[in-house]
Amino acid sequence: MATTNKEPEIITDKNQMRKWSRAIRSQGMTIGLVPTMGYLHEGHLSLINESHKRANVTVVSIYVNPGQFSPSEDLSTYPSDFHGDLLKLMALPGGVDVVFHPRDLYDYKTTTTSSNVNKDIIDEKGGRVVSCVEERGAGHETWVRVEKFEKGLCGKSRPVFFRGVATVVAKLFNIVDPDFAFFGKKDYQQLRIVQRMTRDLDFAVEVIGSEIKRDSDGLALSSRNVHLSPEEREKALSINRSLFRAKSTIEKGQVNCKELRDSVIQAISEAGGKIDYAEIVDQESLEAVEEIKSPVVFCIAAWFGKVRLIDNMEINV
Ligand SMILES: Nc1ncnc2c1ncn2[C@@H]1O[C@H](COP(=O)(O)OP(=O)(O)OP(=O)(O)O)[C@@H](O)[C@H]1O
Ligand SMILES: CC(C)(CO)[C@@H](O)C(=O)[O-]
Ligand code: BAL
Repeated sequence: MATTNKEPEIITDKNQMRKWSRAIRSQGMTIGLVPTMGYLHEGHLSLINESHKRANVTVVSIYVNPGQFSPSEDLSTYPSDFHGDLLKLMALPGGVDVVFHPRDLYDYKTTTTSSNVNKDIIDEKGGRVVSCVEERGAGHETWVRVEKFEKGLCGKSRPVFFRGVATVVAKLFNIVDPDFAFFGKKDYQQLRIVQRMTRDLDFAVEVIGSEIKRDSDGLALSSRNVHLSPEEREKALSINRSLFRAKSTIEKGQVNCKELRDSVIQAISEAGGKIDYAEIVDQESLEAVEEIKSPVVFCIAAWFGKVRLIDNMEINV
């Protein structure tokens, strides 16, 4: 277990990463992996702390995955600050052992290119959708899809998103070969998708979900928060406030999901947010429920200006 502040080893090459993992494993040590897209905040650091509790060594990956962005999304403006991330990791008690920072996980060092447009992915308007990987013609053709879980919630407005997440997480699992992997519950659907993929494809990895970290005013920490103006940030508080209100209404006996959703949609819209979805779903199956009888999660995605935020609240009745 890491105990002192230390400078992590930075590995950019996947073969070197694999070599490092094999050497660690041959010494009988366990590996915890925290996959991130960088621009680290306390939410990420809490996942690292969870890894310290369980694993002998911790690897943080920092990689903004083009496979989960469609060309119309915010890949080019996704915030990054690799140097700042390293400073945060070094200031963290226990630090991390390795930062895996690959340049391009879809570069196979071949000259083969292909226009492998995946014709299966159709967006809500009936248009064909590709990710930034296919747009670059990188020749990558293999995608992991968790078919039911990827459809609802974020999958509706981001049709290539979960296919890209499942694929890059599978790649990271194959390269890093961790015993444990840590994901935040802020990205609830993502967590369930990774857990299902891990089960279905027999990865020998224990996938652990970690609680949502919030700012002192309740806003869920997110790298994209940096793009909010102060006014937009204030408006965005309507998300967490309405979720907390819904939770207490449910605890007082409200079970009707339509009424709960309507009131949250109204509060966020009145604050100036544009709702993408507000759904109450079963915690395990992610299927929408009409009446609350078992553990649910209330999931929200909404736009404030150009920033799309997500948040959710588990409600255990
Ligand atoms: N507030 C948070 N609390 C706990 N975990 C979090 C939080 N925010 C992100 N994570 C987790 O950190 C991991 C890496 O997420 P990522 O790097 O995409 O950061 P992010 O803040 O979610 O970015 P964004 O929301 O802008 O996409 C994911 O497992 C994610 O769920
Ligand atoms: C899991 C992940 C690192 C895959 O790119 C990303 O979706 C994220 O940061 O949540
Ligand atoms: N944390 C989710 C990564 C994304 O929005 O692409």
